[in-house]
Amino acid sequence: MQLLTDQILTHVIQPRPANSYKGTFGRVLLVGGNQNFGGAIIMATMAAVHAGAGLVTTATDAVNLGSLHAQVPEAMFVNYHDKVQLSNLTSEADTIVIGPGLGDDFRSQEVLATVFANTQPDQTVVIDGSAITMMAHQKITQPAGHLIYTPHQMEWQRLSGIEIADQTTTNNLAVQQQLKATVVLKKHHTEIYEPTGQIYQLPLGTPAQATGGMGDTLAGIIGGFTAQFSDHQAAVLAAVYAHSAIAEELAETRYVVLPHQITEALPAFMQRYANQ
Ligand SMILES: NC(=O)C1=CN([C@@H]2O[C@H](COP(=O)(O)OP(=O)(O)OC[C@H]3O[C@@H](n4cnc5c(N)ncnc54)[C@H](O)[C@@H]3O)[C@@H](O)[C@H]2O)[C@@H](O)CC1
Ligand SMILES: Nc1ncnc2c1ncn2[C@@H]1O[C@H](COP(=O)(O)OP(=O)(O)O)[C@@H](O)[C@H]1O
Ligand SMILES: [Mg+2]
Repeated sequence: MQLLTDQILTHVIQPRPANSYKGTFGRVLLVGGNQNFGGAIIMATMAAVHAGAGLVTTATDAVNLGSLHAQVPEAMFVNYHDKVQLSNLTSEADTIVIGPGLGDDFRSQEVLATVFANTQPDQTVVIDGSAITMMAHQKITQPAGHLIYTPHQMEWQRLSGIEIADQTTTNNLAVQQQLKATVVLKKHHTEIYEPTGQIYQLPLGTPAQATGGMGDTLAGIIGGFTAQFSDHQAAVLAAVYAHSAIAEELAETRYVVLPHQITEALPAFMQRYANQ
C-alpha cells in the first residue's frame, strides 16, 4: 500500500494550454437527485464545475431545476425521466457520474438502467451512492466503461458482501479485482484500489468532513478531474487528495467543513499546484 502525497497534484494539474476552449476540458454528465435528495446532485454538479470540467450537464428530477440553476447556472439540465435525451447525453459524455441522491425506488432503477445501457467502453463512469446500493440489491450487471466505484464502508459491504469489520486490504482487493474497476473506499484515511492491483491510501482527512454531501462533492470532483486530465487513474487519486487536503486547511479554523466550502476553495487550490 502506497501513501499518497501532494506530488499527485503537481503531476496531474497542469497550466491550461492557451489554445483551448470549453471542449478541451471534457463533458461531464451527472445523474442523480430524486425528489428528496436534490441537494446531493447539486453539490456534485457544483464540484464538477469548480474542478474545471468544460461542459457539465445534470440529469435529475424536474423538481430540482430551479435550485440547480440558482446554485450553479453553468450547468445544463435534463429531466432524467426523458429516456431519449438521457440515452443521447450518456453516449456523448467523457465522464458520467451516477448515484448522488438518485434514490433506489423503481423510477431510480429505470434511470440507472437507461444510463447503464448507453455507456461506451472508452468512457469513465463514476458509480456512487444510491447507484452502488441498487447494483448490490438488484444484482445489476456492470456497464461498459472505465468504472470507478466510490462507496462508503456500508455501500462497499452491500456491493462486495464483506462486512465492515472484515474490510481488510486482502479481502477488499480480492473482490475489487473481480470487478475489474477502481474502488475508492471512503472512510477516515480512504483507500484506493486500482485495476492493476496497486493500492493507495490517503493520509489526510478530518472528522470535520463528517457531514452529508461530502461524498457527493468528491464524486463531482472525480468527474471534473477525469474529464479534463488525460491520465485518468492519476486524476482519481488527485481528486481524492485535493478534496481532503482542502478540508484539512479549512478545518484549521472551522469545527465543521461544509461540502460547498471545499468546492469554492477548489479553483484557487488547483492554481497553487498548476505551475509547480
Ligand atoms: N443533501 C442531500 O440530498 C444528501 C443526499 N444523500 C444521498 O442519500 C442517498 C443515501 O446515502 P446515505 O449514505 O445517506 O445512506 P445509506 O443508507 O446508503 O448509508 C448510510 C448507512 O450506512 C451506515 N454506515 C456505516 N459506515 C458508514 C460510513 N463509513 N459512511 C457512511 N455511512 C456508513 C450508516 O450508519 C447508515 O446506516 C445517496 O444517494 C446519497 O447521495 C446523502 O449524500 C446526504 C445528503
Ligand atoms: N472522520 C472522517 N475522517 C476523514 N474523512 C471523512 C470522515 N468522515 C467522512 N469523511 C469523508 O467524507 C466523505 C463521506 O462520503 P459519503 O458517506 O458518501 O457522504 P455523502 O453521501 O453524504 O455525500 C468521504 O470522502 C469520507 O472519506
Ligand atoms: Mg455518499
